[in-house]
Amino acid sequence: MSAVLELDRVSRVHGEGDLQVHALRAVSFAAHAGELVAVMGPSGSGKSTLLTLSGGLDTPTDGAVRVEGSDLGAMGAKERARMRRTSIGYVFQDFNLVPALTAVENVALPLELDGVRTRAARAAARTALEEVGIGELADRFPDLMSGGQQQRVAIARAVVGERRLILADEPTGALDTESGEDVLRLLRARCDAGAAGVMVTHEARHAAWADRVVFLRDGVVVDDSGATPVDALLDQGAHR
Ligand SMILES: Nc1ncnc2c1ncn2[C@@H]1O[C@H](COP(=O)(O)OP(=O)(O)OP(=O)(O)O)[C@@H](O)[C@H]1O
Repeated sequence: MSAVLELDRVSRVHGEGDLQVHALRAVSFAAHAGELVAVMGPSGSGKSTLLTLSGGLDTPTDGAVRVEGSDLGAMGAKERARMRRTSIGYVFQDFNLVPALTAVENVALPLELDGVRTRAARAAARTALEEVGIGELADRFPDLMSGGQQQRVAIARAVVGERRLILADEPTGALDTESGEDVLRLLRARCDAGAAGVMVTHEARHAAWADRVVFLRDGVVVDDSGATPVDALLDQGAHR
């Protein structure tokens, strides 16, 4: 298995002097093609920081983040932005769709920003929307869709153009149980199709969709192997 995402002793310190916060301390872990990794931990443990660093939205104070073998820190801003558009899909808790654009326009946006011609970008976006089961809503604006439908649009946008790394920050947070399960099923399917996924979640039953769980506490990976199999997590729960 090849690592799509690698964090090599990554640290992130916010602020200076007495106000310093160590959001992550020398965290190492990898996500491989075909794998969905759940990240769990208490509030403030560094989960969102891990995700934003993995997506090149923030840069580490120390250590390296590699996506498909390329060190994000060694890239210029333009190159990193391009990497984000072509290789990395980000799914946010609150969807982050552009309200003035229809579903298909939202999904096509990263491709068009990357120079793909409008017609080809829209065609790829329609296919992505069909894959997530809402092809018939392609021309609808986000505010006329349910939360679950909007999150499907966000997932289509995250995976369009064959992106290999999908990062999801509590992607089911704003959804009812059924829509949340649908979203997890979609993420799982994309990973089964060859993407690597990293998903922050608070809920063990959502983590059960992952292949393994990385636990963070105070910016440190608690299980040093970073490889707690989900079954073991559930077994422990069963014995409680
Ligand atoms: N821009 C920032 N400036 C200062 N401190 C920050 C900043 N971003 C995060 N932190 C701090 O870094 C630590 C880790 O934050 P992070 O948001 O990664 O945690 P989290 O596990 O995602 O928390 P939650 O579950 O509440 O979202 C926290 O102590 C937080 O207050």
